[in-house]
Amino acid sequence: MDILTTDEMARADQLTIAAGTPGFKLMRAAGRAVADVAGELAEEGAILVVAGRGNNGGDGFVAAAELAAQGRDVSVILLCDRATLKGDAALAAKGWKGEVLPCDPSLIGQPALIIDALFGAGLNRPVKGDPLIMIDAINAAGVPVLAVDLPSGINGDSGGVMGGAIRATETVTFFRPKPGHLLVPGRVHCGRLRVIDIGIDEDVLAEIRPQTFENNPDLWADAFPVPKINSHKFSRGHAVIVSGDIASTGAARLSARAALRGGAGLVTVASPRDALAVNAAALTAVMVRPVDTAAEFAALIGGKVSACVIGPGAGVGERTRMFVEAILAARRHAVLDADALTSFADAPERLFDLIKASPESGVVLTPHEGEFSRIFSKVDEKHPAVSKLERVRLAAQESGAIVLLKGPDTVVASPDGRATIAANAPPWLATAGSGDVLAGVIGALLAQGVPAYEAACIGVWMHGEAGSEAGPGLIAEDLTEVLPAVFRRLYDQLGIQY
Ligand SMILES: NC(=O)C1=CN([C@@H]2O[C@H](COP(=O)(O)OP(=O)(O)OC[C@H]3O[C@@H](n4cnc5c(N)ncnc54)[C@H](OP(=O)(O)O)[C@@H]3O)[C@@H](O)[C@H]2O)[C@@H](O)CC1
Ligand SMILES: Nc1ncnc2c1ncn2[C@@H]1O[C@H](COP(=O)(O)OP(=O)(O)O)[C@@H](O)[C@H]1O
Ligand SMILES: [K+]
Repeated sequence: MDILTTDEMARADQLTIAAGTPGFKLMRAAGRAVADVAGELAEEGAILVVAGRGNNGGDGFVAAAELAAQGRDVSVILLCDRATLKGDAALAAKGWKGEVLPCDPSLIGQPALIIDALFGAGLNRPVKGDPLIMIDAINAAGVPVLAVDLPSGINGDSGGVMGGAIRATETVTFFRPKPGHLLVPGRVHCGRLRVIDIGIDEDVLAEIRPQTFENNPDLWADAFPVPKINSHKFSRGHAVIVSGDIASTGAARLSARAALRGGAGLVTVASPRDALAVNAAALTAVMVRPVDTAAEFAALIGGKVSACVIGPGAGVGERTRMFVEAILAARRHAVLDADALTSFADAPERLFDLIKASPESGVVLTPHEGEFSRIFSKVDEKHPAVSKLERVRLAAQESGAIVLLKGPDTVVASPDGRATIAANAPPWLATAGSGDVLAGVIGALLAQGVPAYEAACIGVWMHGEAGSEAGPGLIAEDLTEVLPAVFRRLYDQLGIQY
């Protein structure tokens, strides 16, 4: 699904209004949708609407009038003087025939539901003073809260908390989600998210050309690799995974097994000789080759190898740097993870120059936050206040690679500006070795010829689904073992016969 920034959403509103739908009609549809959801959340009891002075408050007034017309016990607290309301919000307030209570937290009481209509997309600075006191009091009331468009205090573009923010039970937004609905902590503050149609025509999207998307199968179904009846292991690609020294071989094995489960026809672990016995004893369908020097490694990947994964347990230093350089010189598709990234912390430009020198090879960088700040310190220095989404976009431009920044809201961005946010990862995915599995799955997709951006997105989505499939208590090993179940569900969803 497309994700619209607050500016893009405002543009969607403007285009719809310019095409003949009055803004107030949109507000009425929004407010009525809020009233419907409020009726579901609180089938009986009092409902309190807390309204701000903009159009978010306008939506709140429409919902209040609608609920009162249905015979519900409704009251309204307004943050400002009613006479100062303007435009559609003033019109909406006219439709509310009841009393308007002043901004006094002691008036909140214990309603069955609070509708939070203080601030939405128009929040433009940190909340303080009366609105902050109100937000804190709503959070402290301990009753369900339905947020209109955004939990008040959440930045719609970054998902950040601006001074303080409502913790909603549920959030109703309109037309399309915003980045702040999916990025943490915004996603946590939203509670359950509902996206409701208020009469904005989908045609506006052709003009807006959104570049941000929720990471789900609709987006990449066409690129998803399905083995053909005449496929053989060589046609499904050969992935090489680089193992670290004898004390840290497990990470590469996790990646390798994930690459095989992810659909690579062949997977080889390139192992230092002193770790060969350990690797060989622990692997079966995955092959092992002795590789100590850069020349040996170049010879291995110079053959029929379609993708390489380097980083998990690889060790930080010259050997890893040389192997990365060999991969990029050979123009192999690559996942550069963990130690492969940290090995370039002192000279990231060297890595980025090599990546840019072979634009036809798909390179995916998969840092977690720590690794990201090591190799993209310049992005963070130059743009200290941007969202996770924009940081990853800038990093992709800076490096020339597909960049995937991990976390509960994993972002994948391409140098061409496209980006996805994933919202399907359960918290128990945060366990040792989980990222190694992700690197392996992406390596498998690259090996099968999936373009790097799509490979990264598919890998992230499948990894999140595997986390849900394995459930609480999972360890990284479980993720590879539940991948067949994830494939089956995806095949069913995409209507692929098997
Ligand atoms: N046709 C449409 O467009 C539709 C829009 N819809 C609805 O409109 C909402 C957007 O409305 P909006 O643009 O009026 O902004 P809103 O979020 O109500 O904020 C109000 C004002 O508060 C102020 N302010 C900002 N930060 C502040 C702070 N920290 N502390 C104190 N004050 C602060 C700031 O004004 P300022 O003080 O800067 O002059 C700001 O303008 C959107 O979320 C959706 O619910 C739907 O009805 C569908 C159709
Ligand atoms: N709170 C969270 N919710 C969901 N997924 C998470 C969360 N924290 C981390 N993850 C995911 O867990 C994985 C951890 O990877 P990583 O940090 O590389 O660990 P490791 O190096 O141990 O494999 C990543 O895919 C990341 O997106
Ligand atoms: K709100």
